[in-house]
Amino acid sequence: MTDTARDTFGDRFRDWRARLLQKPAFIRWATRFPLTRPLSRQKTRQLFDLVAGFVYTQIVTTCVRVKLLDQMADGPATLADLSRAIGLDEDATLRLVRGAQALELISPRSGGRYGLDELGAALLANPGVIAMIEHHQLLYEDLRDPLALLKDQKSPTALSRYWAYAQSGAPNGLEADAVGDYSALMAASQGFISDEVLDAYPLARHQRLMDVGGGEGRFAQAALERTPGLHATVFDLPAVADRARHRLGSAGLAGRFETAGGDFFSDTLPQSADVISLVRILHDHDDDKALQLLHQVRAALDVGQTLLVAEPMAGTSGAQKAGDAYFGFYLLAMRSGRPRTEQELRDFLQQTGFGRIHSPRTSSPLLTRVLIALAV
Ligand SMILES: CC(C)=CCC/C(C)=C/CC/C(C)=C/C=C/C(C)=C/C=C/C=C(C)/C=C/C=C(C)/C=C/C=C(C)/C=C/CC(C)(C)O
Ligand SMILES: C[S@@+](CC[C@H](N)C(=O)[O-])C[C@H]1O[C@@H](n2cnc3c(N)ncnc32)[C@H](O)[C@@H]1O
Repeated sequence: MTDTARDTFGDRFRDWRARLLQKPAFIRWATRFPLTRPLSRQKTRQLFDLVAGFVYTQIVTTCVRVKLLDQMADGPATLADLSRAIGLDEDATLRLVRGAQALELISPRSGGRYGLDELGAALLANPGVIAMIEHHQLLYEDLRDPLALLKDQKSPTALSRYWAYAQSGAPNGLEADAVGDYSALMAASQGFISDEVLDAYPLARHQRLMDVGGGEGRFAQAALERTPGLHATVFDLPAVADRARHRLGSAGLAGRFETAGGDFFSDTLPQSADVISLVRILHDHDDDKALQLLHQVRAALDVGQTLLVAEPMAGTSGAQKAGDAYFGFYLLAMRSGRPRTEQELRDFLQQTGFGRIHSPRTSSPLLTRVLIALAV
């Protein structure tokens, strides 16, 4: 607290409540008193989930590894069917099935069978989320000692090795095998990003898109497929731009796209687009680098042309766990960048020659939000 800070009424109320909730006698009373009991149970469940969340995640990970949910994609299955299909004995299968049922991934059906529940069906429908669950094994390794991550923000980690550009002094020279895994993961997970972004800001009024840091071109592909007459350039590191050329070429989009390989910090960006997108890019970089990239993007646009920024943001109402907790610690482990609030991004845009900023709503702000700005 600074010397000048003054407690507001809200501060005083929260501090009084925090003191009260630390008193065992109050907790004992509140868990028994009929009017406070439901709240006490809710807080107990909430705290239990915080304490045990990693166990739930490991159960989900096991379901994905043994493809438990896939066995129910076409309809319910018996325990014996499941046990045979996933290669675990019936006792072990039952333990996993009960865990999955408790997590609402699956639910019982008549005749001792099991089928998908809402969350299981949604998970199975999202290959990008399944890819993230498998990828999380690396993050799990790094988070074994989160305090060490906070204290030493330099030593290499599983994630800093995976995201080879995050620590490389010369990312331009990264070879195909250093960018392959992360590019495939990003392409798989565009499924839950591109529709969100393009629904929030359809590109129909634009002629030429340049997706900077566009990976292997999944976002550009989605934009081209839903926007007749649009042309797209994918700019990324040379080895990634090669992957984009192959993907977009084999998607039947020849003639509507080009790719450009380079380092977006040190190379001049092509000056060919009337809209530039930065999808899941700025949060990867520390403040000085993020500002440098925005200057580069501004130099590639004429006054009145458009910048689209799409990424999960800190401080997103109802999604603080995703922005501040998950991406905060994910990027800590990656050793580069941080999630920013909408206001911080707006300030960065204003400092780098952008104005008339607005934020069209996405349907799932937890997954991504969008800012649109014009070069001024
Ligand atoms: C039909 C009847 C009777 C009732 C239906 C009731 C009903 C309407 C139910 C709702 C069903 C429904 C529509 C569910 C939809 C669920 C969806 C769409 C779920 C989506 C979940 C998405 C998840 C969990 C996404 C997770 C994403 C993660 C973990 C992303 C990680 C990204 C990373 C690590 C990115 C890295 C890039 C870097 C390095 C930071 O730049
Ligand atoms: C997190 S991925 C996002 C990819 C894609 N926009 C998406 O959302 O799926 C970051 C991308 O930025 C690219 N990148 C990182 N540093 C770069 C640099 N210095 N120059 C060009 N591209 C770079 C990476 O190769 C990668 O494709």
